[in-house]
Amino acid sequence: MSNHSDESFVFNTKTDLRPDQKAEVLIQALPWLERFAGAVVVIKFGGNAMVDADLERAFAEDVRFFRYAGLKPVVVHGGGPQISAMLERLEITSEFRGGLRVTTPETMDVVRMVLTGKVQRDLVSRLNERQPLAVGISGEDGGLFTGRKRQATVDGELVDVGLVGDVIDVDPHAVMDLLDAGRIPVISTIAPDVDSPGDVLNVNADTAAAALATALGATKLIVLTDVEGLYANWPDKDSLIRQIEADALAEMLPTLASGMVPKMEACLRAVTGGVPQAHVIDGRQPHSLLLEIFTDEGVGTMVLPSPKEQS
Ligand SMILES: Nc1ncnc2c1ncn2[C@@H]1O[C@H](COP(=O)(O)OP(=O)(O)O)[C@@H](O)[C@H]1O
Ligand SMILES: CC(=O)N[C@@H](CCC(=O)OP(=O)(O)O)C(=O)O
Repeated sequence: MSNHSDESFVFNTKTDLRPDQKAEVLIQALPWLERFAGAVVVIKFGGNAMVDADLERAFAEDVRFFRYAGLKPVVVHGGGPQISAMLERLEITSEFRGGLRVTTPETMDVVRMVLTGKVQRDLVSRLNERQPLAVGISGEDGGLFTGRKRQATVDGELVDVGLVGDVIDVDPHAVMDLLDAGRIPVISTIAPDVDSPGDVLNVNADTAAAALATALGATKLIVLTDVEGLYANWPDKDSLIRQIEADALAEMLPTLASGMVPKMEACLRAVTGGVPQAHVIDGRQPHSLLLEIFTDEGVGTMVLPSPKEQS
């Protein structure tokens, strides 16, 4: 941490802070460094933060910071906007139903190419700018995910959305091997279809991140998005929820609009599956990840298990 001539160093030494204030900022991180040493943290990266180069750079710095601070970050990436852009370029029409992309075999080819061939590659390169720590894998690699076709819920009715899956099983060994080797795994959410060998399914990245966090026994799931967190009365900006327990969230889920549904379902699934904390934070704010882990205030919305699950 002594390379003060390095301009991309995460703490900008050219700020107006006095030395005692700089020391205060650094020392505030100590209890969190002690608490999270060795902790597996699953981070879902997607939304607006992913299509802005500066935000992506700040995200990569935070993840590398975690790694050097002794945490074990695992990145699960989305890429909905990038998939939509490629489908448009190829003049393939695509629609969402109940928050899930209707996925034909032709669309599935594009989803797989964009997620594992473009979005994951870009993220791995960004994370590896200084040290070759990141390794990209897909849910297809090493038996990581097993998927099964699922339907979407629209107006209370179940509807077919094609080759869209849910993760029904996770074999985390490939990810654990990478973590044991000091690597940063970067995961695309494609899953082999258990009922149709050779075929693959398109899995929503929030959903897959929750399944992986549970299987890894992660200390935290952190989902980055393009709002500050969960609002009780969206879009009333005064109604941001700082902390919510699983039971209250389960009650609130049916009232949420589509974008937030997979995210909050993912948080609920993680905390009821044994992950002690799940967070939805603002990916538009540079270094929001760092602030969530290493400051006393935290950011965004924190989801906790209900008391009965904690005991
Ligand atoms: N209760 C709510 N609290 C916060 N955001 C909400 C809520 N209900 C709906 N939303 C919408 O959900 C969006 C986030 O979902 P989405 O666009 O799918 O995110 P991402 O691209 O990060 O995966 C927000 O931008 C907001 O428009
Ligand atoms: C089934 C389904 O909808 N899959 C998503 C997978 C990518 C994703 O989840 O990306 P974001 O996290 O950026 O939204 C899709 O095709 O867009």
